[in-house]
Parts: sequence; C-alpha cells; structure tokens
Amino acid sequence: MSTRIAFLKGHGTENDFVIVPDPENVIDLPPTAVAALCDRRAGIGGDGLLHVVRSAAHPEAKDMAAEAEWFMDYRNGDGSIAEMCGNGVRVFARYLQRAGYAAEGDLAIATRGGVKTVHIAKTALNGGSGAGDVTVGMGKALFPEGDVTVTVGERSWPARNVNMGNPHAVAFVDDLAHAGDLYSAPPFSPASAYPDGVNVEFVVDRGPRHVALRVHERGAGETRSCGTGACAVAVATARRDGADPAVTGAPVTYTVDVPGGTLVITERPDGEIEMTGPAVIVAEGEIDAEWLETFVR
Ligand SMILES: N[C@@H](CCC[C@H](N)C(=O)O)C(=O)O
Repeated sequence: MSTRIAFLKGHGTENDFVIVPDPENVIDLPPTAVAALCDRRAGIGGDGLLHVVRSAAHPEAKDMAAEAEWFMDYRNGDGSIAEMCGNGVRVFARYLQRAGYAAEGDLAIATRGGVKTVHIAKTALNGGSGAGDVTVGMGKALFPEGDVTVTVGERSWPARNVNMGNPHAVAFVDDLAHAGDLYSAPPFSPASAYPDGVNVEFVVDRGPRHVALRVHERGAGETRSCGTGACAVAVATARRDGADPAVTGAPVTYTVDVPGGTLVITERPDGEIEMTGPAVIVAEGEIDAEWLETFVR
C-alpha cells in the first residue's frame, strides 16, 4: 500500500488553498509538486498552497522561532514563492486552531514578510472549521516610486504601486468588466517596472469607504479574493480620498468587496493595517505520495 500525506482544503473569501501540514519540514515540495497539487483538474486545486512547518524546522524561519512557533511557507498555485498571503495567513491560523495547535485569541505566525499577529474570533459555533472571523495585523504599506500604466484592450489606467510585503498595482476603473479576462497578467508600462511580477487590482467605488475589486494574482491568475490586494486597495483608496490616517490622525476603515466575499480593512494613524474576514476549512484527506513523487524533480 502506498504512503499517504495528509492535506486539508480551505479558503478565505474563496481565495482557496491546499494545506499541507509538515511540522518537521520533511516533505519535498518543489514547484512542480506544488503546481500539481494546485491543479484544479489533475490535482486537488487551489490558488496557492500553505505548507505548515514549525519555524525552528525551516531555514527561512529559524530566526523567527522565538516569536512564532509556526511558519507559513506560502506558495502560489504555479509553484512560485511569494513573500506574503493575507488570506492564506488567516486560513493558516484556522488550520492551527482546528489541529489543536492554537486556541481562539491572539497568535503569532511567521511568514516571509515577517511575524504577523492573528486574532481568531470567539464564537459560539467555533469548532475549528470556520465559523467566525480571523483578523490579521498586516503591518504597514509602502508606496514605492514609479507608478505604472495598466492596459486592457483599448483602455489604459494609471496604477498606484503599493507594497504589502508583496507587490501590487492598483488601478481605479469605471467598471470591473473593463478588466477583461484576467487569466493572464495585464500588460503595464514601463514593462520593466516589476522584474519579479506583480499582483494587479482593478477597483470601483461602491459607496462611502466601500469599494469592490477584481484581481490578477501573480502566480495564480484571476482569483476570487486577495488579502494583500484588498489592503493595497484600501490604502490606495484612502490616499485618493484624502483620508490618509497619518495626515488626518484618525483610523480609516474600508469595506472591500471581492468576487468571493467581503473583507474589512482598517489603517491606523501609525500606518498599521488590520484585515478581517472569514477563514474556513472545508475538507481533509490524503495525498498519494507515489503520485506526488512523480512531480518531484
Ligand atoms: N492571495 C494572497 C496573495 C498571494 C501571493 C501573491 N499571488 C503574490 O505572488 O504576491 C493574499 O491573500 O494576499
């Protein structure tokens, strides 16, 4: 009988992830294996993969082990590595709760973007699968110089550079349909602006402090949500609206509708950003290790 590897499937506002618990970091997960697991037809399917490893057991996270027991080794669906995933870290926390590694309340999680503090809300139904929200302290946004122009078909828009640990280009549009088919990354100029790729958000207004987005995620295509993207959109919109908390001295909260649900983003005067939304585990099962091995090369 072939060996089995445990996995779970979860999502945060329909940004979905294959979760591979591997506390001692013994499972070989090269990009080819990650892409096979995230394949929606021939694999399990997901926008990305959450490799759950003890910080002390991962070379990239050892230095954070004193602060955070667990490291989110996040991979995009195509197998590439990303610095941070906002929905991923909330789903990661939900997994830790379900597995009995964490309780409701505050929890530190190591990521490539540094240690993030997550808060698992207490609810009457909270059995660890997904009732209730998870909030994450996302840190501060950076606004690198050199905004770009994004083009789809005949239309072009200026896009604001925002870095949430990972790169984002935020474009305000009149109609989300104008973003077209976001399977491929929309072209932008200058073409050299993002040597490591970029996540691109298209944004429309829905009401006061309320916007909606569609996103092309680097390494995944169009996804139903992007947490770092929603934060990038909230801070870019606050600057557009003259509501920069560092200037006004007051926190600002935006409701950000994504195709898969709603996220609530608050930026404080010190620049710290918090994001709240649902995080759900929907299934668990076993991967055939012999099948996975055929993708380890
Ligand atoms: N879905 C994520 C972002 C995942 C990483 C992104 N595709 C990148 O390559 O930067 C989120 O919720 O933030």
